[in-house]
Amino acid sequence: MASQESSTDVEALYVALQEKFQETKRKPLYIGTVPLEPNVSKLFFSKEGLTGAGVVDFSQPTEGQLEALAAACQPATFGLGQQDILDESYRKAGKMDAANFAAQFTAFTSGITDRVGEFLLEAPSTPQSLRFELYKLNIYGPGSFFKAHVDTPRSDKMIASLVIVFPTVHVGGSLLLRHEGQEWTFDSPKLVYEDGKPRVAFAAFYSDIEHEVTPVNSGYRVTLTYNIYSEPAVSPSSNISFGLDRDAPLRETLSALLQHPDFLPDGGYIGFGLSHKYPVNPNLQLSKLSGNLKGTDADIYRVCRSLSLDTALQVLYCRSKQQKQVYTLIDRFVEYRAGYGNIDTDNSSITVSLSRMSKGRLVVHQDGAESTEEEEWRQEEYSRYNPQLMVWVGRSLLDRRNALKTAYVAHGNEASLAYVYGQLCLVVHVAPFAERVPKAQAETSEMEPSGGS
Ligand SMILES: O=C(O)CCC(=O)C(=O)O
Ligand SMILES: [Fe+2]
Repeated sequence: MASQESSTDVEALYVALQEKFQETKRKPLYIGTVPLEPNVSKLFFSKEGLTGAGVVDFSQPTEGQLEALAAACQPATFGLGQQDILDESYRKAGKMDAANFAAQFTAFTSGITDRVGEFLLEAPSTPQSLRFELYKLNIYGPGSFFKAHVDTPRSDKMIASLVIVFPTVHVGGSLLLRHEGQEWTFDSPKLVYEDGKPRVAFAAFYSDIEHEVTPVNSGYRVTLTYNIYSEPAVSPSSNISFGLDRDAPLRETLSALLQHPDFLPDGGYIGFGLSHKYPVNPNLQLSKLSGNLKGTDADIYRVCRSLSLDTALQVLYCRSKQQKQVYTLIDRFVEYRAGYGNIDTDNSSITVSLSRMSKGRLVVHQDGAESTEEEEWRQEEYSRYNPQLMVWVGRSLLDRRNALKTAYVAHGNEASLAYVYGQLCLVVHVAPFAERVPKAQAETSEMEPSGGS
């Protein structure tokens, strides 16, 4: 029964890996406040097309100053695809472009960008540097709001947004943020007078975090928004390290699993579902993106690389929502057109022809659950292609948040339109047990006879 014992073991280690993966998830947002000093409390503005300047002094803003600012603004639009849309049932607020105002208080001089930078760069997948760009001023008067949305990335390099809220008395107008079933509140109306003195409240969050501004019931809420871009660092030493080994729990569990003889004994893959959304498109360079992973996703990448594992972003191609089909792993997004290979409407044959034309790897998902009769038949049918096993960690294998959907003409009894999904995920190639552990053991035993150096 020894083998049964050890297989329970490997199952427990696998469950532990899933748990550590969940536990080490980083918060995708950062909230704080800084005092507003009286020497930097003024905002100067002019109405588009006019020359006269107005002023709001946030150390003691008057109703009249705020009304004048609101009157100088235009209705705020929001991005939808490539367009800017005005729809006051979705977003009701005033906006002013950066060309028409100057604030004495900025995210740069107040230290906010430094603190947000520490948060975003705490543990990047590879060294990065950030660029903050002042985007707009917004004013939310009584009845204003912004319904749930994600910010439209202004380029592939945009990774996060920063909102700063000036101190003004208002009721309502909190920012709610949601990600993977969790919700956080940026209670800016309260934070701006937290200790009785005026403070500027700020929230930074990754671009794919859904957020909404609840209706303002009274008063005015004035904000500046910044877009945050990430680029590979020129000098790696510009990254901040906190000296905390935050990776340890995940690294140790993963390492224990790999050292277990019953874990993928003949080798295979571990796929990690990504927590964040990325700008997937057919031309995306996966190797470049791996340096730009956000928060938790960067953690996984770093942990796998620290164990010298063969780790890369890959695209998992699948045809339907069925769990136990044959998938294809490819190192890029591929263009798929009807007429390649011998395609029929069968669920898996498309992945077979995809793997042939693109030098992909056929994989089957090993989830421990019993197979249905149909699934067994399918496994039998595809065993001649020698697919490799893949275990999966994190967000569902069938999650489509980072997927590209391609239509193709399938030839069954009749030609019909079918779809194939290419989903971005982080993949670790696992060598057969005989190649992965004895190597480590050999290194130790070789050292033994020397009796310590
Ligand atoms: O004002 C806020 O708190 C958020 C504003 C926002 O979501 C946006 O401008 O896209
Ligand atoms: Fe937004």
